[in-house]
Order: sequence, then structure tokens, then C-alpha cells
Amino acid sequence: MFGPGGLPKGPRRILTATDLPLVGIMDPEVHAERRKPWNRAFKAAALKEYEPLIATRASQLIRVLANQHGEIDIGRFFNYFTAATALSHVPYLGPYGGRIPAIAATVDRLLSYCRDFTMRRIERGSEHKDIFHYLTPFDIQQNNDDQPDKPSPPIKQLLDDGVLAIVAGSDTTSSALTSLAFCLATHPAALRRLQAEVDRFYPPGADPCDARHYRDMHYLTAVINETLRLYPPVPSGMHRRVPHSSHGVMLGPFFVPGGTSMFLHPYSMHRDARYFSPFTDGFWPERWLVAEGGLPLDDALKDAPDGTMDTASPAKVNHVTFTHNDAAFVPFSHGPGNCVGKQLAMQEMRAVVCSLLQKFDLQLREGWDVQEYDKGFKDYFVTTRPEVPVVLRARF
Ligand code: HEM
Repeated sequence: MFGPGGLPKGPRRILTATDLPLVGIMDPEVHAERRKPWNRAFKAAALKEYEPLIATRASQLIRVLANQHGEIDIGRFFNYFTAATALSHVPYLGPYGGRIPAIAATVDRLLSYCRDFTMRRIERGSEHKDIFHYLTPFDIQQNNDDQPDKPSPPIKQLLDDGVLAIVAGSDTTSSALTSLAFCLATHPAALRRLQAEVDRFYPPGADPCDARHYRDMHYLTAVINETLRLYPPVPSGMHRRVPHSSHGVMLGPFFVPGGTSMFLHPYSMHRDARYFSPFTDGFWPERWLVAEGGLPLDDALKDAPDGTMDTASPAKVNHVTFTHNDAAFVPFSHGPGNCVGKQLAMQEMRAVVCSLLQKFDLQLREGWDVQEYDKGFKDYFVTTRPEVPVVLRARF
């Protein structure tokens, strides 16, 4: 359904009432062509160039958090961080950043403003390499880069894709960070273990935004994955449709007639015991370490989520069947139409978590009903989430 040669995107109007940004393009060939500059914008070399930008925003976040006194709603600060980071990549949208949750209501004004600003940005050329740089061959020409003969894309396309970069990149990452903070604050043992890993790679004085250690931080990756498993920021996933012109397709054992619309639903798949067990609905980052062969199951079970496992009973431990199906983990979707910004999102989350835990201890408001989070985590294509009231204490 999603892989190479899979189904085209479904008919969904996203972000603009008229033409479609990348995410809504249904024709696979047009989509593939339009995606090329996006792919360039998220290659490893490009991500390396964005490091200073992420570092600036992450250290701003830490400075602002350090000035807060008493209890804060930490999700609000992640919203600021991800919006500011996205706007740094697509600078022509700057003044509208504060309106991101209400972006649909201001689309006309947004686009007219963007048109003027984009023209000025084109005249001015590239200031530094951001996503915009890769989406605009204008910049590439001025830098004598690799595509000097490529014709300029229409302004309308730049505007549509610019709005997409903001919306796709900010609310999703903020949702993930908020859920992650909630999971850590409600699982102190996992928090301590992650903090120990952060201390090992980024002791006081080391730069937590220096990305060179991120890939060796297996527990950090496990915590991020486990958060995205339980709380995928796009819970209903994305739309695909069998073309009307088709005589139908076979998906596994199922025949699906032409014209049928489908969603692959990450939230349900991630919480299905056939794919992830034990503790399917529990926060257990250790499952990712077991799956990659880095931790024996018996050791992992010692960190079972509270109340789910009588680890004092070896007999019970022996009867646990471990199931982990990576193919069923799809927070960023899958295939040629998947989330092109996945690696940037991972880099941003790692930078924020390392910066945060290097500096602060995190404690949930005493007596706060943890059920509130699941009640308030609602699917509106992206998510709403309730406030997560925490107190941050400086560690040093
Ligand atoms: C935790 C954070 C994120 C999650 C969970 C996420 C998830 C998704 C999902 C589920 C899709 C739909 C893919 C499909 O149609 O199959 C998508 C598309 C997209 N995302 Fe993300 N995303 C995240 C962060 C980002 C970031 C930081 C950017 C950077 C700008 C970004 C840019 C995009 C773009 C441009 C698309 C459209 C891709 C296409 O249609 O080819 N995303 N994302």
C-alpha cells in the first residue's frame, strides 16, 4: 500500500484551498518530481548544515526554561521551539509564526504576505543553507551549486511548500516532544537511565547539540521510538487511494476495488499486541533494545512498567513472549511518499532532549492525574494534547 510501486496519495485538501503542496499530490510521477528538492534538503550533508540553526534554537529554549519559576506547561515551550526552528528554515513566513495553530483561517493573508516576502527573498538570495535554499534553484544559481540550468519553480509552489514545511515540521515534532516529556515524567526509572546516558555523552560543559554522538545513544533512540509508538503525532496516518481507473489491487490476501480510499492507522497498529508485546499499552523503551539485540529479555523485564509484571517471579518471566514488528512501526509513514523530514525531526528531538536533561531534573506536579494525558491526546489529523505540568530544577 505504501512501498515503492504502492498506491498514490488520496484526495485530501491540505493547507491550501487551491493548489496542493507536496504532501497532497496524488499523481506519483508529479509527486516524485516535486519531491526531488525536498530529498536534497534532508540529505545527511544538508542536515549537518542545519546543526547550528537547531543549536541556536535549543539553547534559546534552555535559556527561557531556566528563567521560569515554579510549575510550567512544558508542551507550550516545545511549541515555541519547533515553530521558531521551522520559521528559521522558511524565513519568508516569519510574521505568521504565532498563528500556526490557526493557520487555515489566515491562509489568504498568509499567501499574499508570502508572495511579497518570497520575491524579496529571491532577490536577496541565500543567507545560509536552510530548507528554503534547497527548495529554490534561485539560491542554487547564486551559489553556483549543482543545478545551474534548472528553471525556477513557480512562486505558488514555493508558497505551498513553505507553508507545508512549517505545519508539517512544527506541530508534529512538538507533539512528540510533549508526549516524550510526559512519558519520562511518569516513568522516573526511564528518566534516570536516559539522564545517565546523556551525562555519559554530554557531561557539563559539552555541547548537547553536537550531533556526533546521537546515533550511539541507544536508550535515547529507544525512548523516542517508544514515545512515537504510543503517541504518534499523526495518529490516523495518511490517505492512499486505488485509482478509479484501476481494476483493483490485491493487498496481501485482500482484493481492493478501484476508487477505494484507505488509511493505515498508526495509533491502532502501534497498540496491537500482535506487533508489540508484552506491555503493549505501557511505556517500555527497553523493548527496542531487546529487539536490536542490545539487551537480554530477562534484564529488560526488570524494568517492566509499574504494576504490569511480577518480576519477582522467575516462572512468569519465562512465560513472557516477546513480539516486536518493526514493519508495524509507522509514525513517519512509509515508502516514497513518507515523511521527508524524519531525520530532521529526529535530530531536533535528540538536541532538545539532550539539552534539557543535561541541565534539568524533571518532575511532574504532585497529584496530577496521569490519565489526563490520554484523555486530552486527541486526533484532529495532528493532535491536541493537554498541558503537562512540570517543575524543572537546575542540576548544576
Ligand atoms: C515527529 C515528527 C514528525 C512526524 C511524526 C511526521 C509525520 C509525517 C507523516 C505521517 C507524513 C505523511 C506521509 C504520507 O503521506 O505517507 C508526513 C509528511 C511530511 N512531513 Fe513529516 N513528520 C514529522 C516531522 C517533520 C519535519 C520536522 C518536517 C520538516 C519540514 C516534515 C516534513 C514533511 C513533509 C514535507 C511531508 C510531505 C512528504 C511527501 O508528501 O512527500 N515532517 N510527516
